[in-house]
Amino acid sequence: MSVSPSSAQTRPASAPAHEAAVPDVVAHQIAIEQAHVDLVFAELEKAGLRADVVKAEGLARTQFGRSVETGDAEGTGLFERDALMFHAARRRSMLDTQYEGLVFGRLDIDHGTLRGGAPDTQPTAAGTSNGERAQRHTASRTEDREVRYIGRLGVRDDDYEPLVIDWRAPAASPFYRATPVQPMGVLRRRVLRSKGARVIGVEDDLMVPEAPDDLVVVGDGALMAALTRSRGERMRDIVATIQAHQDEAIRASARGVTEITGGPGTGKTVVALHRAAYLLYSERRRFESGGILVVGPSGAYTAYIERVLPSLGEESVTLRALGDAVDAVHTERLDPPEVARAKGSTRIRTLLGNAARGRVPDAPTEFRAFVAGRAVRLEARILDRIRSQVLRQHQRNLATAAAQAALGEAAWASLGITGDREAKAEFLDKWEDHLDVEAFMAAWWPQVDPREVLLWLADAELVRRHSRGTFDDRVAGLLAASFATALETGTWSVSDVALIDDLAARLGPVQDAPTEERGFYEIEELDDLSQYGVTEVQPISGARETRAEVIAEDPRGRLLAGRIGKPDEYAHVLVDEAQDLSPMQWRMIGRRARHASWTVVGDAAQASWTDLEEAAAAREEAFGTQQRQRFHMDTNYRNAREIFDYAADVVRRQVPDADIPNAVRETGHDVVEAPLGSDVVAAVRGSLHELLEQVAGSVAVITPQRYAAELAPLAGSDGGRVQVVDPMSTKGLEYDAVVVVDPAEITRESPGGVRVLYVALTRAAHRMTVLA
Ligand SMILES: Nc1ncnc2c1ncn2[C@@H]1O[C@H](COP(=O)(O)OP(=O)(O)OP(=O)(O)O)[C@@H](O)[C@H]1O
Repeated sequence: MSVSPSSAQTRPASAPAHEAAVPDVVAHQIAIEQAHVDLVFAELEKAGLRADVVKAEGLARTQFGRSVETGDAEGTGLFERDALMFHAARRRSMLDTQYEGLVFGRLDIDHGTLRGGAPDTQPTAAGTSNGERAQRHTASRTEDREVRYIGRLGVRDDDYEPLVIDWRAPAASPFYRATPVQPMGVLRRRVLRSKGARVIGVEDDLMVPEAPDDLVVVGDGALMAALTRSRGERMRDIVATIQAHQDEAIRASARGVTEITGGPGTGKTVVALHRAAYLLYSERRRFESGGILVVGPSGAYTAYIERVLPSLGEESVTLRALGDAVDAVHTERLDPPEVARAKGSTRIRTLLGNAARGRVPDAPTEFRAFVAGRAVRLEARILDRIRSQVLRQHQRNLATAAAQAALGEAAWASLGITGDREAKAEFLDKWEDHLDVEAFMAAWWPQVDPREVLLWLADAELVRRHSRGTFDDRVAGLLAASFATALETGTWSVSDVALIDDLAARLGPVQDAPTEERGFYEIEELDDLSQYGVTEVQPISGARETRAEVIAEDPRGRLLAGRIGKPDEYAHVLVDEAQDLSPMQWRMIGRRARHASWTVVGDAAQASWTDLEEAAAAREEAFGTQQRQRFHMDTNYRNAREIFDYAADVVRRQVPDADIPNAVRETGHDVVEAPLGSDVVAAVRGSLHELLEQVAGSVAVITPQRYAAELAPLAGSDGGRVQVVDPMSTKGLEYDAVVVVDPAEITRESPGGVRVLYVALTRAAHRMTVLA
């Protein structure tokens, strides 16, 4: 698909845009829109007060939710919820100048005269009624003419007539779907640019060959204006310039699995995030209570996108990086490629299964005690058999009672007494609360934290034994060494998180000892924290604010801090950069999505996970038999055409079937190729100097590991505009300008090879220098 016909590029040649666009005319148009925006803000202030009253009265209006039937922000509760959201967002400066304003769009619709027939606004059932209401109030009509304003939320006046329609309502759909070929009754689509409550510009697209005399058309089109802007540290929403083909994916059915594919910069991420906001709007009851989870590759990615949903008025979505997917574990550390491959493959489940079912290190290998006056002795072989039997039917952490009962049976059997039921009953009765048995159970069958099992595997011999037939000795050694690294550094790796989750599912949640809580302490009980080896206390948001997570000083304590409960489940799971999930990570996300619908976003040509077939199988298993719908994006909105052509040439040579999009924007500035030379830092400094002059926003130095340490001091220079990053960490991100250091080395060092280089070469919006 090329640029959507709804974009500014397709302005009909006969449109009087340029002749009309003299400053006075623009100023007049701005004044017209300002008057409406003022009205909306005045109404919001009133609504905010009403909402505060509602809140004070303890009426949780969100409970009313927005169901399909009330899809147009119908009713007072919904409007007041929106007003509350708006005020909350404004308090946190979410709707600052980075974003298009609260009211960002206007449609001038002709319902009758245009083609002498009924309006072609294709409203849905809910949209029809909203459209009709909108005509009554937002319409300043000449005959069949209607003016409809579109905004981040629906706003109504005292009579509950709409002043602004929520962008997600069906009645707003022509704003995104109308094209000169299918105008849907729209004469003119206008995008309002605002700073806070002040309108500072308007950009029009005409949908008919000739503008009616009373319709002024100004501006050069909103899309190009948005794309040429400088990139900030955070992703912006695109609510004012969503293109028709993107809108289709955003508003697609909430059911089943929605796959969004496309090359770099095609808006997959931003579309998926708007889809999350749309789902919350269209089926609020289901998705707000069931929850939406957004999973991205890294902490840098979640930080980059974190403001998009709040800017759309949605705060209830959970964002998680793959290194944060399991509660209580937070990490960004990556394993070396070969270790990551072994840990990401489902083959590692053999090792995990054997370890989870195996003996707890240091557990007693023999039971001896006097019970009910009889000497009982159970040797290791019998203990092992009992353990295997119990674990065939139970999760270890939930099977203490079953294990103790099975041990009792075995103990009785070991005495060789037959037919004496009474004696057996007496024996088992004593067994149940015998102190020696209790002490033995505590050592033989302790509660096992899944993370402890991984730490057992720092023992190379144990890994070899448990993974015989799956991994050779060398890989077993590498795995053991990686867990030893965790023990030394006090940090897990990102791939470990999926292993911890797998083990947690096998072992079951750790049960509290009856008399004390594990891992948590009341702050007020700890007068002198340092005596407990504690350096930091972090409040845990959530159920009990008085509790604190205690961050231990020693590496082992840090690895085991906090507790891992049952994973939260969600009603919808959105996975970005899906091409990079390992099979084990698909299983991990799948555990949070057992009853969920999915939106899955990716581009195989950017993959860094090498065994695509195995990942595809795990992904299919996670999706189950749910129906699929697919959307393909093929317009690159990020990179200037010169930059993208360069990147596409590189990837095509080795990945002939790469999904290459079409870049829409030319800058006239080719990619600069310069020698790396012997002084890498000097070469990078020189390029940076030029780029910082040329662009207003962020500049990234993307470097292979080899030069990372020497280049690190450049990070944060020029008032924080410069970032120094490794190629993998740039996934999903973008910058105004980029210096790519030593592309050959990037290809060599990454398991994804040229695909990872392709990622690095497609991060720059406006300028790029390649040092080779
Ligand atoms: N309709 C639009 N209007 C304005 N900007 C847009 C539009 N669609 C996409 N963009 C911009 O294009 C850039 C790329 O979008 P995004 O990061 O979502 O692409 P992507 O397909 O996920 O890229 P990648 O696969 O390379 O990570 C972003 O700056 C985004 O805001």
